[in-house]
Amino acid sequence: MNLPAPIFELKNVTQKFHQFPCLTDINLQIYPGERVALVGSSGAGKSTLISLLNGTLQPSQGEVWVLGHNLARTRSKLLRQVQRQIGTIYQQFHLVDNLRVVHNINAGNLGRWSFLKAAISLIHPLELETAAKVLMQVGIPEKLYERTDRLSGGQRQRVAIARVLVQNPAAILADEPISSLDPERSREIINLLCDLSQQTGKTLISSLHAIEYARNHFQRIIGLRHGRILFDAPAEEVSMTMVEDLYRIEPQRR
Ligand SMILES: Nc1ncnc2c1ncn2[C@@H]1O[C@H](COP(=O)(O)OP(=O)(O)OP(=O)(O)O)[C@@H](O)[C@H]1O
Repeated sequence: MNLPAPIFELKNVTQKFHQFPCLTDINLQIYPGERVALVGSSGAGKSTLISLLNGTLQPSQGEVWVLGHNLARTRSKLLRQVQRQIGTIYQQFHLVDNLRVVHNINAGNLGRWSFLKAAISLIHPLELETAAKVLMQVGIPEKLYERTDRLSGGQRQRVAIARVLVQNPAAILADEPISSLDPERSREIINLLCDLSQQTGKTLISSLHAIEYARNHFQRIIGLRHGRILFDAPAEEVSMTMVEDLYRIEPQRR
């Protein structure tokens, strides 16, 4: 069977910060519609990998290909179009707290709206039907005109997801999307992201600290340890021994 072209491809990618290697020799391909969890200890390189995938970071060595384009060799106009196909959700939501929900959702349109349209929309919100539809998809339709700072953490993360949905990207990257939520809200948000990915066929890549969510909700798990891929396997093949190896603490050298 022929596989489709990968949506993301990393070829021999190394990322250093001040000469210190944070990711080393990463090779991976991620295909359309896959649900991939990135797991590993704090500092393993998960957020850095997400920044490379959405093009906010250029690798020190190697190549990052997105939707068939080598990001380092893509001209700025086309690069923006490629980046618009990637929506990113963050642990801290990255919303403007003193704006109403509708404005935060419409921020997902900024890549394709003119400056004038964006400015008008701040006074009279535009494309209301789309904003209301995505808010319905994330389960809080009644919050369209609520001020964002009056929402709970779980509701804010839903708004951040709605903002990505209006962008209508081919892939959603989520950088520890549940780290600041309680267990029940965490479960709801992971369910929501995975359901949306399944229903729309969008690729979902999420870094996670909670291994049980990775095993229960994702098809594929990539384990990062000290900036290297320790394993890259279907979720059902990831054993407890592999997980223990991933999080093992090295004894201190004397
Ligand atoms: N901009 C930066 N400048 C310098 N060092 C950085 C930078 N970004 C990340 N690092 C370093 O790279 C390593 C990996 O960081 P990264 O945030 O990718 O890890 P992580 O697996 O996402 O960790 P966590 O689970 O705690 O968020 C860490 O040692 C971190 O200090």
